[in-house]
Amino acid sequence: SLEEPLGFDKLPSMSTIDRIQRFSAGACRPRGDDMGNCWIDGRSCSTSNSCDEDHEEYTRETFPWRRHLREMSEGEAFNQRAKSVSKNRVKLRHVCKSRNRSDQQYSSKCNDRAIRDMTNKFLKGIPKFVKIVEVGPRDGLQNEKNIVPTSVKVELIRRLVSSGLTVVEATSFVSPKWVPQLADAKDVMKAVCNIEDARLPVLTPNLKGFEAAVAAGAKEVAVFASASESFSKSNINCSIEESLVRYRAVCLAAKQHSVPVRGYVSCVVGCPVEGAISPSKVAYVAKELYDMGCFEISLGDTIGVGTPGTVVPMLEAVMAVVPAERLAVHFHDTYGQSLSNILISLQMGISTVDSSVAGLGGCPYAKGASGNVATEDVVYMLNGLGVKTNIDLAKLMSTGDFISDHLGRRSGSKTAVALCRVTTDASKI
Ligand SMILES: CC(C)(COP(=O)([O-])OP(=O)([O-])OC[C@H]1O[C@@H](n2cnc3c(N)ncnc32)[C@H](O)[C@@H]1OP(=O)([O-])[O-])[C@@H](O)C(=O)NCCC(=O)NCCSC(=O)C[C@@](C)(O)CC(=O)[O-]
Repeated sequence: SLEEPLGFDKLPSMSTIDRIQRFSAGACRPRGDDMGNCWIDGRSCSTSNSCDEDHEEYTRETFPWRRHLREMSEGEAFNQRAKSVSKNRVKLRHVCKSRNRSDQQYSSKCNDRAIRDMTNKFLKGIPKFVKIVEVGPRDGLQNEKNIVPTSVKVELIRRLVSSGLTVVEATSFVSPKWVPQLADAKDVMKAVCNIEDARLPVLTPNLKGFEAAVAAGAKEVAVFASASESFSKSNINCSIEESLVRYRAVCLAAKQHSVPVRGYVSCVVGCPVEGAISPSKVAYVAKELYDMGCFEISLGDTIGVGTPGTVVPMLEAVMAVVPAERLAVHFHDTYGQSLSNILISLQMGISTVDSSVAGLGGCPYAKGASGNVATEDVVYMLNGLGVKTNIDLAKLMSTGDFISDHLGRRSGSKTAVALCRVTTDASKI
């Protein structure tokens, strides 16, 4: 069983029990919000968070693997989980003892240095820390058939922040006629705007949305353009150029209010109407957004058709005009390509990744697009690569359970489903 992602470096020396324990290793917590001094005027803006190496020690936090506990009160459920987890660990320890011997044999035969060299060859250049921008409450819920109550959205945001996520896109100040699912943007923002330790950006398609967002307490906003003319029309009812004019006005107003603006480019690989999109178009829109003052440009594969074969040329074109440290990638997982696309993006120097808890999501104006890559799956992969995120996977999975329960369906995260199964099986041993 692979309860935790194995780093290459650990492979030869780790026993099975080490691996199981490592899954629950305490997540590294952020030291604080480093966006405080980052505005849209182009001043240097660290898009990553600090990471305290000392926090790597094992913690006794528990995991959401016993779904039937949900009916209990939070306190009862917590105690029950704590008991069952420690029982499972004892059982697993017993079962794994015999396996340790073969692991050790394997370890002694391995040439650690050769493995390290190989690892460096393939994983060289991957950042030590990746900032995850959680988009579940916005991108995730904007496409839900049934409207999610405001209180559930607020609780979702709170839980995401307490999982260690320092950027959580909270909602959109768009026309409620276009996106009725987020018509409660004002109420959501009012309820969460005082949450500390996290930035809570909101989408604003025009000045009207910007003003409403700021009035409701938003301290960071995002504008969203497209590299596809057709998608721009269907998503925001204007051409690409018209959208850029609107966004310049938003950036100007934001600068006056010292509000940082993030910029999205949608359809960076393909469009549901136009098909393939040329990298130069993406680079053009990304550069326009960057030049108007967006501190970070998120490149969205809105319909999830990208593969490393198309993502690499697109990133190359964009990175020729916008520095890699100001770029983020935003993959939808329609064809199951997100993790490979993220990996290649990291190898190319990107260190900010958008994702959505439980793989929620989809764009109402991009037919057939599935949810974003699940945050749990991204964190699992990054843990395996030894890349810090400051996110507590167990708490994140519990948050994924919370929203999946509410929506009445299974989590879209393979990691969440697999880890739940592994631990449930373990309890039967
Ligand atoms: C942009 C508009 C507003 C243009 O919509 P429009 O109909 O062209 O706008 P309008 O200026 O003619 O106004 C029409 C009505 O909307 C109102 N209105 C106008 N603006 C606002 C506002 N900000 N907030 C609230 N109301 C607004 C306005 O007041 C008016 O109300 P009425 O007089 O009819 O009662 C509309 O098309 C819209 O809201 N679109 C948003 C669509 C959306 O949110 N799509 C999902 C975003 S996901 C995405 O883009 C991809 C991304 C970012 O996730 C990355 C990826 O996955 O690749």
